[in-house]
Amino acid sequence: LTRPDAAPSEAPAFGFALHATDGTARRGTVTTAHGEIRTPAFMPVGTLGTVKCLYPEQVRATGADILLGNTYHLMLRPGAERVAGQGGLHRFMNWPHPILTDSGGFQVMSLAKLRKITEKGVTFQSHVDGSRHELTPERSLEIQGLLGSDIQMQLDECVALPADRREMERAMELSLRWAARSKAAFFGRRGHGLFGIVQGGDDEELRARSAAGLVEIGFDGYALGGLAVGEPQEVMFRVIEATAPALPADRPRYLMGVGTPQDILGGVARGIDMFDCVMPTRAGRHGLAYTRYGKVNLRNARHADDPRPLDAASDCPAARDWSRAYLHHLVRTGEALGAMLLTHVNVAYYQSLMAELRVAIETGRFAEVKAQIEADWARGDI
Ligand SMILES: CNc1nc2cc3nc(NC)[nH]c3cc2c(=O)[nH]1
Repeated sequence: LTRPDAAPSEAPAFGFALHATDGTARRGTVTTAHGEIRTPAFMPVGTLGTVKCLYPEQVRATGADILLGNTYHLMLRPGAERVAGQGGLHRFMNWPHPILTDSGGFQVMSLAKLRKITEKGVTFQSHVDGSRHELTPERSLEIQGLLGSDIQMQLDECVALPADRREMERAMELSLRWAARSKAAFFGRRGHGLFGIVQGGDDEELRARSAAGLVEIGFDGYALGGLAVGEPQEVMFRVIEATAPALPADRPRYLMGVGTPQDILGGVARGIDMFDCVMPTRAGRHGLAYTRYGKVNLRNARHADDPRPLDAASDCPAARDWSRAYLHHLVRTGEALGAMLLTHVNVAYYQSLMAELRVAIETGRFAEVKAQIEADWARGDI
């Protein structure tokens, strides 16, 4: 198979430019073969090659510059070689903008059966049909290359917290060895980047060793893994504060799997550039709306006769052009349009939050914008 969707030779080189800082908050741009990513950025999750319930153009219209695809899911269905045969994931899902794919390890541990981790990689049984598979640092990158993603992640091992130090140390050191193998195996087509993943649990010394090891190998960007795995928010923030300064300022920093709007605001304040989370899309399918004034559970009977839209000032039609009474009706009856509209509301809200933070950093008003956002959340939806 020729490499699908091999970026044309004139594709821009992968890069990151820092435009402004405000305290430890950063405003930048990541350049990839499929376009630019304005940071701080939120990546909607498109697990099986779709951001569930939304058309790609709707996702784009919310302001999203990049989507996330899951290697574990796509390697099982429809298969990496099949996606490559269709011209790669961008063509397959009709999303011509940047795509980041994860490396599969995290989802193997959370979804697959009979997982076995060895020095070589991880073997597992598919949660779909029980078929046996192996992921190694090399095979994970081969799959991500077949999918044609612009940003590829190393294979790593994430431990759930709390964990004892020996376990965190073992997984961090294995992940570092896999980082070196990933770097050696990465065929960096022009405009495509490889990110290393910092591990080390909630132990600052292990985190520092992991970050230093990755920087020595050298990556196009650095992710903070091993967080949003059940630890309290203050533990996550403490780990970010200990880790971010150990990473090069001229490379993107990606906090994996995060998070609530509050987590993201705190992450941006501490120097994180990229985020991904299933929350806005998953919550939308369960009747939960994210708005400027906090969460609104449209299953709640208090909305049954409320003619107001979720947010009359929103530029997202789903938040502006339908009543809460109607949304409540759709959610209660399980109508597909309910999931579609609330997913749209939530993805649009997350993107509007990122846009507001990008402007705040550019204009040196991050602290006051952060305070205003937090005050609006505290006011609650009335
Ligand atoms: C692909 N590797 C990788 N993915 C992750 C995804 C996550 N998603 C969450 N919370 C939803 N934490 C995560 C940690 C990792 C992690 O440590 N490594």
